[in-house]
Amino acid sequence: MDKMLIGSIINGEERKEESRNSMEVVSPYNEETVAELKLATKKDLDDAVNSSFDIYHSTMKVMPANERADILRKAADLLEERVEDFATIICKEAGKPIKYSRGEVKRSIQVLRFSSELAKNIFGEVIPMDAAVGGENRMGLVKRIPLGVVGAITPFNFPLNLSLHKIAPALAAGNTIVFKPAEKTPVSAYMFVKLLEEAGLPKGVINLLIGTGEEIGAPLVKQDKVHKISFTGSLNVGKKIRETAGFKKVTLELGSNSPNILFEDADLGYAVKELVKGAFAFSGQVCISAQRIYVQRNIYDKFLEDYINQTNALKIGDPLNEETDIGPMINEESAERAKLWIDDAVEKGAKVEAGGDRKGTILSPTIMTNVDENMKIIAQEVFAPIVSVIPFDTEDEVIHYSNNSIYGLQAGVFTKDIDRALRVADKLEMGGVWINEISTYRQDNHPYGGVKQSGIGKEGVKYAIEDMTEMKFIGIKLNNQD
Ligand SMILES: NC(=O)c1ccc[n+]([C@@H]2O[C@H](COP(=O)([O-])OP(=O)(O)OC[C@H]3O[C@@H](n4cnc5c(N)ncnc54)[C@H](O)[C@@H]3O)[C@@H](O)[C@H]2O)c1
Ligand SMILES: O=C[C@H](O)CS(=O)(=O)O
Repeated sequence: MDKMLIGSIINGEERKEESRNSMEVVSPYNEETVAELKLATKKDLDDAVNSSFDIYHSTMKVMPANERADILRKAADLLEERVEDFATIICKEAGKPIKYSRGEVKRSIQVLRFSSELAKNIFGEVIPMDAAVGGENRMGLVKRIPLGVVGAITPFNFPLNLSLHKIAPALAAGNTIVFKPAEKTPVSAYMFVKLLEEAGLPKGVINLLIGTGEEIGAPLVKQDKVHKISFTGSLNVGKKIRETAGFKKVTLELGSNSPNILFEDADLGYAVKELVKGAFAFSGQVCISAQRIYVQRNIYDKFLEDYINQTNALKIGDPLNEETDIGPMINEESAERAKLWIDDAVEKGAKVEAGGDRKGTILSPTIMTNVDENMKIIAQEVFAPIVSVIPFDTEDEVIHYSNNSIYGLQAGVFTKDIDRALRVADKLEMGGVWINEISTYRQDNHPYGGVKQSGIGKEGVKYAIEDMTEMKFIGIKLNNQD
């Protein structure tokens, strides 16, 4: 395959001179070089921020909503024509099986369409002033205005869709963007920035910086002309961003160790099938992956037997193969770290029921039992194809186990008893709870974001737009009243 050469794009110009420092994007499956990156410098960062700041004032702040909507719609149409190109590149750069890569591109198209529609529906309100003493003959308007420059920093695991969850609402709301994708998987993001220009986005509305978190991400967070940082990634980096962002608005979409709860009346066949996907899709490198499965004791043995059988039937191999369910993890270091966590749990008394082997970047889908809350595979985010199956007796007990975590992003609850389902959903300390659906399911238009150390703020197009606008109050005293 011809290697792509990629640089930062600032004010429409790509910066990829030979003299720059470089990095390679390598397929985690076969080490084939996917792209050579020419890295951004401190000057590029300053230029990108200044460009986004100036273009906000000259262009984006005054661009009518219908024009913003047209650009987003055109981008969706172009992306729809190129699903295979984008899916193939995600598959190569991230090692994500092609069927899941295609799914990511299709969701990205929806994110653009939702954003296009909502760009024309950003409403303020009129406040009745006569409700307060002395308010007569006055009127209050609340307008929603863009923030200015949004700094978007994104992770490797959904390199296109999670970038679009920031870029598309930011544009819908009338902001400009400085965008730093993950250095492990920046190729689909780069292709998308180019596509936006084809869709009619003026130069400099989005400036792309290709670089590492330390060299470009961290200083971007400190830039005074950036008004908001929208970050998706790990808890450790999220904490640093929170500490260094100063007065900027910050959205943090971080990790989790999502619980899924099966009560005795759950549809077992359905739950087994869905939870195999829920734990192992993209090798568990999904922030809402099913990491802990709590099963009521009288259906535990049956669940475990079926779950092991279906997990062992998953096809492991080349992510470009249509049949592949499990490809590589993002790199060998991640697979090795995950394997060490399995070994650590086994030393503490856990049992491996399926998988547990590592070959290079591929960790076989692993089911653990006999686990406890002090093991890393329970207490921390595994972000790997490792799931623990744990028996429980009572509703109170399983709510306690589920909530006993620093995280709280999404959970799944399986039962036919709607009263119980809603009662449990209310008691779970989570940003979102699905009933009769796996924790791993997300649609792109519902509010999405965690409580506790899973994050701050919400995405999901409408909610991201809210977070990417400011309320501005304008009061009027009317003098022509009787
Ligand atoms: N809640 C969500 O919506 C969500 C979605 C996807 C992934 N995640 C989380 O992301 C993590 C996996 O992704 P990752 O490994 O790419 O995460 P990561 O935190 O290592 O990197 C994410 C981004 O932050 C940048 N970065 C690194 N250090 C930085 C710093 N000091 N300042 C600013 N930016 C910096 C990286 O270059 C990258 O672009 C997991 O923890 C997962 O749960 C959360
Ligand atoms: O990795 C976590 C993501 O939020 C999953 S999804 O892209 O939103 O489905």
